[in-house]
Amino acid sequence: MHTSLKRYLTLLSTYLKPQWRNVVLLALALCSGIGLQLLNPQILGHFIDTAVAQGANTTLVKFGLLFIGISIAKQGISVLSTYLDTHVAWTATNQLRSDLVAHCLSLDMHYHKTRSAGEMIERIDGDVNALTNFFSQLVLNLLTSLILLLCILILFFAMSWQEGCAMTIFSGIAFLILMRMRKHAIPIKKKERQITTTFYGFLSERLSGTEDIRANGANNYVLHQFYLLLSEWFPIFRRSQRIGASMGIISLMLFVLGTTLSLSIATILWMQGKLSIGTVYVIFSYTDQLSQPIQQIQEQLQDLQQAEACIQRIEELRETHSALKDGSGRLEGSQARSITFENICFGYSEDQPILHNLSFELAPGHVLGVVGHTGAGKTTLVRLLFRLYDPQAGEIRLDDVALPTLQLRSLRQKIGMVTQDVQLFHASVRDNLTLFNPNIPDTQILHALSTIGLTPWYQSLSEGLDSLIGSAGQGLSAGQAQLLAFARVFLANPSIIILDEASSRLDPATERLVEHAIDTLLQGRTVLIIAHRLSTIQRADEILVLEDGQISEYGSRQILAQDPHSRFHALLQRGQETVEEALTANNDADTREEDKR
Ligand SMILES: Nc1ncnc2c1ncn2[C@@H]1O[C@H](COP(=O)(O)OP(=O)(O)OP(=O)(O)O)[C@@H](O)[C@H]1O
Repeated sequence: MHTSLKRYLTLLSTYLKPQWRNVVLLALALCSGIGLQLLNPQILGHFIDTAVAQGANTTLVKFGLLFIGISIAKQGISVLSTYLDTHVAWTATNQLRSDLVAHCLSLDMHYHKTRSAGEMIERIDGDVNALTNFFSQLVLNLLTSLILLLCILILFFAMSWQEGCAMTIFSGIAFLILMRMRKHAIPIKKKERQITTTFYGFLSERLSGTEDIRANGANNYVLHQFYLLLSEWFPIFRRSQRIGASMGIISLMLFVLGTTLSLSIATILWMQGKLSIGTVYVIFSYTDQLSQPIQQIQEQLQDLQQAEACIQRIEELRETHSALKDGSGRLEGSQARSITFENICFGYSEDQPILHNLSFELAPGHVLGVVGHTGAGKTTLVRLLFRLYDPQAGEIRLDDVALPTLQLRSLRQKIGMVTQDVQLFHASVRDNLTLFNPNIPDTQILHALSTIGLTPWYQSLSEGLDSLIGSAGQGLSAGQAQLLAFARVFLANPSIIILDEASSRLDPATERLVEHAIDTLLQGRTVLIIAHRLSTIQRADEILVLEDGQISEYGSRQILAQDPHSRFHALLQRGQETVEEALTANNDADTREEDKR
């Protein structure tokens, strides 16, 4: 079978099968609609013939009532088919959208990092939106338009073979002319879609960066870019509108010509006494109806081409699989666990290694402070522990169980993380804390808030846990956002905690709260702290100094702190507040030493 056809059928059967009853009903509604549409002109034809022949009034009234009844029924069927049409299309596309979102979430970070958010939205929503038409109208409408066209031509032949031949030839020519015109219009429509996508992308990016744009006085630059985009859009829009209008006029003229031809033949046949005046009216009415299936068929054929491109892209996405194979093992209980990194080598691309032969072991319940310059590989190390990537060599184990043997879901549930960049959603405080898990009772949430020291903040909320948090945590200070993230992790009760400490400075009161929250959170858990302040490092049992993806020092904090030859000792001696400043001071001192030598 032709591959595109196979693809269409697979997609249609996957998403239409579950709602086959509605599909059958829709097909029946469309066919009945066609039947009624063709029946009414016949009734009017008989009405005219009876009236001309001065037939009985009761017969005329009967025809009239029948005509009205059919018109009403036709409207009812049209409402029903529109409802079914929309229902079928949205059910199918929503299911496809959910499947794609679930699939994308299962893909590894390599996939996500090489694609922009805009591209993903376009893939999940844009392509699926374009398919809405495919699911409901395209196939059924194409079929019904073909049936309608065929029926009209058969009825023409039934009334007169001359009319039948003329209208069949006219339909063929009209179809070809319309197809050719549409082909001309497609490139400009594509260009228009491209420029609108760029424009809205530009707009959303600038609107989300309003604060930075204003603060840096970049308003004029943004307005200039805005103007440039609009001035690019305008001529394309004008051309597209011009082509659209000319297409409308040409197709109108085409069908006027068709009607003239049809009526001329019918008039000649009437004058020869071969047709009644009623039949001439029926011919006129069918000629008028002819434009509908012809225009629809060529529109649907073009849509099919567009749908083909979308289906191809959707299939491509569905055929992309995560490089991470899920395991089957589960981690039970929330006790602290040991972490082992054994000879880990990793690079985001094979030719650019980031971590080199990293080995260390952290006992259950111990706290490891990881320090290193920006870009040393600290975050990368954490990503490996979460199994967002797999190392190219070596093995990571939790309680001596290798990560790839564990279910990803189970592994990630056991690790809680608080990053510098707290992700808060435009949702209630409750949903932000439970991450939309309705099974967590409010008492547990309130307990978490009180443990983290957020009770006074909670009491200040007018609607308690139902209070809304602005998008991206608007209305909260950096410290409050961090504390909420602590409470979130506390509720999840993980075995391991990763703390990527915020480098920004907090006010002393919030700082005290954060310190208290950290103390509470770390109890009875294995912890990995990416420390930016030397004060935080004082919590660590062990210290790992990372330099260019290699461990330059690893050991007990107390021993390293007392060893005058250790790098950690030197860091502490610098008297700086942050790790970065101390590391830089250390490096500067090393360089001066070397220069002296
Ligand atoms: N997704 C990625 N794709 C490619 N390279 C990356 C990616 N993320 C990080 N890197 C590179 O890996 C190296 C280590 O980055 P990483 O973020 O682990 O450093 P870090 O020590 O956590 O730095 P920071 O303290 O600034 O967060 C850097 O050279 C960085 O450019």
